[in-house]
Amino acid sequence: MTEKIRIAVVGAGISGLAAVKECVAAGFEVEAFDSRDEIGGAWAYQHCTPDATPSEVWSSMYQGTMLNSCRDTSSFSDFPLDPARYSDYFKHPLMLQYLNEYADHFDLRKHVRLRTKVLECTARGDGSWTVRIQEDGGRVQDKVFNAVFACTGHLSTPMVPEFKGRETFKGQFFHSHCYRTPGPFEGKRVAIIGFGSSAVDIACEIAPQAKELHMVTRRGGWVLPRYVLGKPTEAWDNRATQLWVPSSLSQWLQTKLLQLVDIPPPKELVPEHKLLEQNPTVRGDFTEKVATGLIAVQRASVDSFTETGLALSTGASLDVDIVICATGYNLFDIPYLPSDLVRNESTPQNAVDLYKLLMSPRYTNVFLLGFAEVIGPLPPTVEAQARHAVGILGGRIKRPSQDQMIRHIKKFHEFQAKHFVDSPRHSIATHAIAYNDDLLEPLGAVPTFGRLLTKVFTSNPIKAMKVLNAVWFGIPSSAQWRLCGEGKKEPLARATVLRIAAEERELSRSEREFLVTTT
Ligand SMILES: NC(=O)C1=CN([C@@H]2O[C@H](COP(=O)(O)OP(=O)(O)OC[C@H]3O[C@@H](n4cnc5c(N)ncnc54)[C@H](OP(=O)(O)O)[C@@H]3O)[C@@H](O)[C@H]2O)C=CC1
Ligand SMILES: CCCCCC(C)=O
Repeated sequence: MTEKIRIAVVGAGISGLAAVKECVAAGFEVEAFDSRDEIGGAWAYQHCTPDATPSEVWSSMYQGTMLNSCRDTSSFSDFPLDPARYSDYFKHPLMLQYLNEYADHFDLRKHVRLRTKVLECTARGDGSWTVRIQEDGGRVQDKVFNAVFACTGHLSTPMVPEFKGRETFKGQFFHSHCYRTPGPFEGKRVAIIGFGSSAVDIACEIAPQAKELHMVTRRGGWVLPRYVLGKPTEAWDNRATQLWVPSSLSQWLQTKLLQLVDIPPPKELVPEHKLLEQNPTVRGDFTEKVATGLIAVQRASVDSFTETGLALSTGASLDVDIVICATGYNLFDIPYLPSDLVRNESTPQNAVDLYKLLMSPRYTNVFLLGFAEVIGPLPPTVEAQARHAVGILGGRIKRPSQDQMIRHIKKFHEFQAKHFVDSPRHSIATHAIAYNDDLLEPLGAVPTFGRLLTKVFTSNPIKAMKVLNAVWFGIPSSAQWRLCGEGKKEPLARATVLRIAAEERELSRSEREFLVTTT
């Protein structure tokens, strides 16, 4: 009898749960470890105050966090979000609820060891790994696994730039990682450094109560609303526009559309880069708050801190009581993995040394899940990563040679240089549909035009045409990656794709029936 493949999964958030589920489905033996006492990872809200010690804060979720991607794109591919219970976009406690429902539906909890921290993973030379774990801060134990899935995300270690004179500032200074509610900022003069989703969200939350709210951005950027012409914004960026239309043309058209429906941003915000050359920032009320003067924007770098605030590269100075540093995270800090796994001395700046953002060419059988900034939601992407990794371990996908990986990585760096702003936060950036397709094509699981068209001639043609239309021209729902190939769940996926296209307000009867029978 052949021995089962044994997998260690580190983390039980979105990526970890998807990994456990795919490993179990492939017949692997899997043990997941999470240092917290509940599943959900970053989505399990943790209360803290701005003066908390950042290393003791594991979730950056603030009370007002709302999904940036919409319900119909953000579910796992075989576990649809019910419109009757989840609105188009929803707040973080519902995402945690969904993850719990996912864990229960696929019976994942029995594979997860909570309150168990992974201290170190060491390659054993034969492709297997020793995983050192610690239970409840006590007993330390070494366990051997055939492979490690690292699923701890990239939002744990706040990145605080070294600002000149920061120690001289007499006011309050903290990183957005420790922001939770707007209350403490009432009547205060606040400056926020950075222009990502955290900065823009926090600015919109604080601005109505603050005495002054300044944003300092060195590059400006695009801010998308959640809805465009009555539809979730992602409906305007479908499979056809992402794969068929040259990105320069689709982004030009999307920019025109945005300009048509939104208030024009002030010149301080207009960036040099195109709409989707940055990780999207989503906030519908931002431009209005800028236009009505609730938020003031400075296009500048921070030259230095002063006793009373900030001296900017434009020569202007800001006197404030509080500075919030919303400058993102150190993406490369994964303390339990070898320090040269993600990058080494020869890796170009603002890039990673990972094949398909998933595997190292220098370490075998370690897979990084959720280590991608896709223009789109994370759940379908981590699932595709898990399916690819499982495919490699199970022998269904040919393992690439080290040379092949290195060549692929080099090409990927060229792709990133062409399509994304050159900055640390874009070192793991990629395009969602093309990336997911690339991972799933070896399993035959990409809903290509040809595959879906074939169904028109081999099954109910009207239904098949509707599916084809929904997948290629409708909102890019995740069920599309369960229509074909290895791991397909066609009846459920078809029902989900059609229900979403019909904009039904609850799961269809077929979906509910298929969900009872599929795990
Ligand atoms: N609602 C949601 O779903 C939310 C999702 N998120 C996600 O969390 C992740 C982290 O987001 P966020 O915390 O905003 O971090 P990001 O890394 O996305 O953004 C960091 C910002 O700080 C700027 N910055 C970095 N270094 C400096 C510096 N030295 N001086 C000035 N500016 C600097 C960056 O500018 P530059 O571009 O020039 O490097 C960028 O504007 C993202 O994936 C985001 O999508 C965050 C909040 C809400
Ligand atoms: C205006 C349409 C832009 C769409 C871009 C995304 C990612 O949703």
